[in-house]
Amino acid sequence: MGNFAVLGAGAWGTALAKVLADKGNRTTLWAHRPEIAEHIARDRVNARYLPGIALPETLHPTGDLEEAVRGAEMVVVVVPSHGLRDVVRQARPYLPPEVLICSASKGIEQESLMLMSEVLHDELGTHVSPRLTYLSGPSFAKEVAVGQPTAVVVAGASEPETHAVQQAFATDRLRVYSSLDVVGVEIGGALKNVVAIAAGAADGLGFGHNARAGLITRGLAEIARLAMTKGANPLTVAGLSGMGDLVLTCTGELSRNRTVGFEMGKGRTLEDVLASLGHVAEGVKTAKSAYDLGRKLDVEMPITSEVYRALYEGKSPRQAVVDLMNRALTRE
Ligand SMILES: NC(=O)C1=CN([C@@H]2O[C@H](COP(=O)(O)OP(=O)(O)OC[C@H]3O[C@@H](n4cnc5c(N)ncnc54)[C@H](OP(=O)(O)O)[C@@H]3O)[C@@H](O)[C@H]2O)C=CC1
Ligand SMILES: O=C(CO)COP(=O)(O)O
Repeated sequence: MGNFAVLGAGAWGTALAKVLADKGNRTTLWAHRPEIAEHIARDRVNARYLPGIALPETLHPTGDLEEAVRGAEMVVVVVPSHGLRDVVRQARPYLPPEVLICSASKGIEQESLMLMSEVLHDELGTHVSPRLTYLSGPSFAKEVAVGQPTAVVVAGASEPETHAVQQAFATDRLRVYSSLDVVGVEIGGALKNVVAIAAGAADGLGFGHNARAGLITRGLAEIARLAMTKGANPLTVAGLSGMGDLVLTCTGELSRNRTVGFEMGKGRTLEDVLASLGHVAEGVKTAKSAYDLGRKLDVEMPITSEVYRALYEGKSPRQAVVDLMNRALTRE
């Protein structure tokens, strides 16, 4: 059995820690707030972020980062993308030399416009590259936690390490594919959250299935353009991390990003929606990063641009749709 650490006791970190712990692995779950770790240790449930899910005795909560990573064979980082750099920097002195690192966060850092892989290289050095992997794909934490069948993908630059992480997570309910296209998997996972906000807004405005299908498909087109420009294989984003996750989050009511768009489409302000959400909606920050990255790399990203304007410039979602529909006609 393995000795694993999961950094981040939100919904997804708790669900992934449960997957590993249910397989009999000693799994330490680090919580950003020590009181959350104390509560999980006492009640064997994470009532704040993953209510109603009993957590096994093999899962050890802690608020101490050094204790979490000391002796771990694999460290899974599942904090919101804006917190990943700081958490990794704090954990760095205690990371065992040969440890495998898996990021399950979906986002692009706002100031640097770096993918999580670029942030990890920046903080840990390029020599760790073969030991870095990225888990993504259509996977609501709640469904994974209760054992609903789910398929995800783990990407890494080195096949043996990627296969080790694939094996570590795989169960008869969680099917894990592998990929060598890190950038494609990361961009698919980050950008689908922005398109989910747009799809939610379309639903909130009262539009139909046609609008949603159009947004998913044209959203995928701009995700593919950005992925290709960053060196990825465009077919990667037609897979689980990309099309798969677009379908899930643009249609699934459990999606926090879709909820943000939906509520804004109904007329609520972003501040009001975020105040009541209770979880991170990565698409809000990623809309700005992706908008800036698209402009920097000269990639046309009309849906992302309209989501950015609705979130950051106060544009009404209805006007954003009007402007998307009235763009110059073009080839598919
Ligand atoms: N939920 C899901 O279904 C899935 C989520 N993901 C991705 O996983 C990542 C985490 O999401 P999820 O677990 O759902 O998030 P949640 O909103 O459920 O929980 C967020 C967690 O991160 C902590 N946190 C907040 N800010 C920071 C920070 N600056 N540094 C460190 N920790 C911080 C929170 O702690 P505190 O209580 O102190 O605020 C909390 O423990 C995201 O990138 C998300 O896109 C990916 C697939 C599925
Ligand atoms: O990434 C997710 C599922 O794959 C979760 O999406 P939300 O953050 O929109 O809930």
